[in-house]
Amino acid sequence: MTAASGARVEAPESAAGPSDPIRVHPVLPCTLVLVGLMGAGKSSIGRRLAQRLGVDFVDADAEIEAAAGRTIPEIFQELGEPAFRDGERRVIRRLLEDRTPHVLATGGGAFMAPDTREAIKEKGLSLWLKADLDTLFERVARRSNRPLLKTADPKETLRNLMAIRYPVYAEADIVVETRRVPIETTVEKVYQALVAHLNQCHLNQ
Ligand SMILES: Nc1ncnc2c1ncn2[C@@H]1O[C@H](COP(=O)(O)OP(=O)(O)OP(=O)(O)O)[C@@H](O)[C@H]1O
Ligand SMILES: O=C(O)C1=C[C@@H](O)[C@@H](O)[C@H](O)C1
Ligand SMILES: [Mg+2]
Repeated sequence: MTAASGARVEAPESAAGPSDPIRVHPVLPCTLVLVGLMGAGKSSIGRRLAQRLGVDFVDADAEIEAAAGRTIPEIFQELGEPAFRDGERRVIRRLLEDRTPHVLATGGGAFMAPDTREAIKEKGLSLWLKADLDTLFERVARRSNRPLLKTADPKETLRNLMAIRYPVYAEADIVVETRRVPIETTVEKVYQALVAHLNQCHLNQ
């Protein structure tokens, strides 16, 4: 989506004095949609970024779980991956159409579905959190809630997914490389990339 930029100036909560900080943050012209592989940080970065921008955070995976009344592993096991993908497509379209601009963390496979990708391009601003294989593997190894990685060699599975998905994730409007650094460092990097992008749109108008 073509973005118009603006800045919201927030007065401090207490009575403003000469030394009170004035916080200025960009106004999201549309929903910021985070894409990327499992472990890229869409959920953990997205939540913190939304707080910083003063907008809602929505996690598509959590919305699908709530709608299905099941966890993602249960959906995959009991209903199958096609049913999960169908729910994912519907949930993301609904969020893009019905909710005011917010930060939306998608599941790792969402941007791979052509119609979801089209909807995101039309109604949102997409940002790919790009990470290398070792960083991703280190992060996903901490939890076992990702059905696609329940394979004999999850690192090889991730490598294969990277080969298939990275050329598609590269269609995102903004790309931010994330490495093994503290989460807040990545949040700052994403925030700065977003501001630069919105300023660029503004200059091009
Ligand atoms: N710099 C960093 N950026 C992002 N995540 C980090 C960073 N450092 C550590 N982490 C950790 O890596 C994990 C990232 O997982 P997260 O669930 O946010 O990824 P995701 O992209 O939402 O994955 P999924 O597609 O499976 O939902 C979290 O446990 C987070 O605490
Ligand atoms: O990369 C994927 O296809 C997935 C990522 C997760 O966020 C979940 O959406 C689910 O486990 C599938
Ligand atoms: Mg997530």
